[in-house]
Amino acid sequence: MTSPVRLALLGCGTVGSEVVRLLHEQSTDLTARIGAPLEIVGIAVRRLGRDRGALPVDEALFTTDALGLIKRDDVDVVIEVVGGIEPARGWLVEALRAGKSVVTANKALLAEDGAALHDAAAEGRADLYYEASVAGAIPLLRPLRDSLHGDRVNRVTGIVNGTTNFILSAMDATGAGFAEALEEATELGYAEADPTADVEGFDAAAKAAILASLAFHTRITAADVHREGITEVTAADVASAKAMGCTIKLLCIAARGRDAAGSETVSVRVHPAMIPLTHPLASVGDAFNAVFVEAEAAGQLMFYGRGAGGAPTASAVLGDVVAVARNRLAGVRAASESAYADLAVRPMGEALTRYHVSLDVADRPGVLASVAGVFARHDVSIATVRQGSAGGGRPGSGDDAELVIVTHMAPDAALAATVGELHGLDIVRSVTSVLRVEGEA
Ligand SMILES: NC(=O)C1=CN([C@@H]2O[C@H](COP(=O)(O)OP(=O)(O)OC[C@H]3O[C@@H](n4cnc5c(N)ncnc54)[C@H](OP(=O)(O)O)[C@@H]3O)[C@@H](O)[C@H]2O)C=CC1
Ligand SMILES: N[C@@H](CC=O)C(=O)O
Repeated sequence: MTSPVRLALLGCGTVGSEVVRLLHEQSTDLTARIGAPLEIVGIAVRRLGRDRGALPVDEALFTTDALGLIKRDDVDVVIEVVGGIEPARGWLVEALRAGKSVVTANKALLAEDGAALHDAAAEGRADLYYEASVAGAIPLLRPLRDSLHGDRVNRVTGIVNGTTNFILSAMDATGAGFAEALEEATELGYAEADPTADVEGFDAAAKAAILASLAFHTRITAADVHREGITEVTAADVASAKAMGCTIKLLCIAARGRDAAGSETVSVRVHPAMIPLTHPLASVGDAFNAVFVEAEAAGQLMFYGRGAGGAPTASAVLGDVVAVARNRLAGVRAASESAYADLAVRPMGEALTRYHVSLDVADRPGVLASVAGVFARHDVSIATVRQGSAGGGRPGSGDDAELVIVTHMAPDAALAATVGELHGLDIVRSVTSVLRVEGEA
């Protein structure tokens, strides 16, 4: 019998405990697939003696000394499902430099300082796999890294955060406000006790950085990603989107472009956007994720599935464990990622989109002309205007009216300047919302 591939598991929470369960349940099949058994030799956690359900593992394997575990001679593969930047970065750099294969789900670390991990992997000639870091169970990173390697990816558009997709889908289905939908997401266990990373877009921005780096063979960090969350999306925005035949999604968009000198650039952004119901991402509901990839020769590809949760994420972790275990037995490591392109990041101000702008204005003659004049001054062309009564006032009386303006494509900076000037107009009582509109209606 071939000697076992020995695993150190760092973290035994939502994902880690499912990794333990799957390793146990699938052990016979995994051994047959790899050609050697997998053996957990230690599990690092923050607190010992915590109730972890009926985990099929010896209690004596648990330790709070993660670094000590990593350094042991009998560890071949380190699986990191703890999360956060430190101490995870130090652990993984140590493991990779020592030639140990690493499998991680840590998107925050990869997006903040993936370069440190890749450099350590090259130094130690070790494997670094991280399929679970983006879109949970969905096989996405390896298709980008391997299957699409002969093609040129031009754009990636995705819904990569399950919690926010659940919230926006609930707002769309029931007309609920953001706070109410967040409460439901928390009750169902989708949102964490502190949902900031999800609802403010940090989680999606980290995933966008990882996707853009792989798709365009360049190094993008979370700091390069323009980020907006969904906390400002209102029930009125959702209703307005419906009236336009659209729905609102938190999108991650990474695209190639060119600067004024003709040099290739990349733009990466995460923000809520209205998309037409005919768009492939519009029907992605609940806590599901989906990523739409546009490549030169392959055309349009769509990846869909469960992007969060213990078991789906553990499935992706296990897939990576099998790959690195096979590599070790064959005495090879995966080819290094090709981050040769060094593309400049295009400023958000140059991003071109359409906009949906809602205004609460005084309902009196000339208001439309004044508002339209502001858009014209900033070279933002108006596509449609809809006027309704905001407070039940009499038309033409000077009471409040609601104006909803949808623009043609315009640069983000021009729209920001337009909104800035609208705020200062005395007939504009408030700019109630500004949302981007993506995809052709
Ligand atoms: N949950 C999900 O749906 C998904 C998660 N991920 C990523 O997977 C990783 C893990 O997430 P998740 O399982 O949800 O997180 P949890 O918070 O459920 O689990 C974290 C685990 O790490 C342990 N831990 C924390 N700090 C330390 C430390 N200093 N030393 C040793 N162990 C420590 C905790 O120990 P203790 O049990 O003692 O508290 C716990 O077992 C993260 O990077 C996350 O972003 C990726 C995709 C989806
Ligand atoms: N909090 C994340 C979990 C997976 O990455 C989400 O909601 O998608």
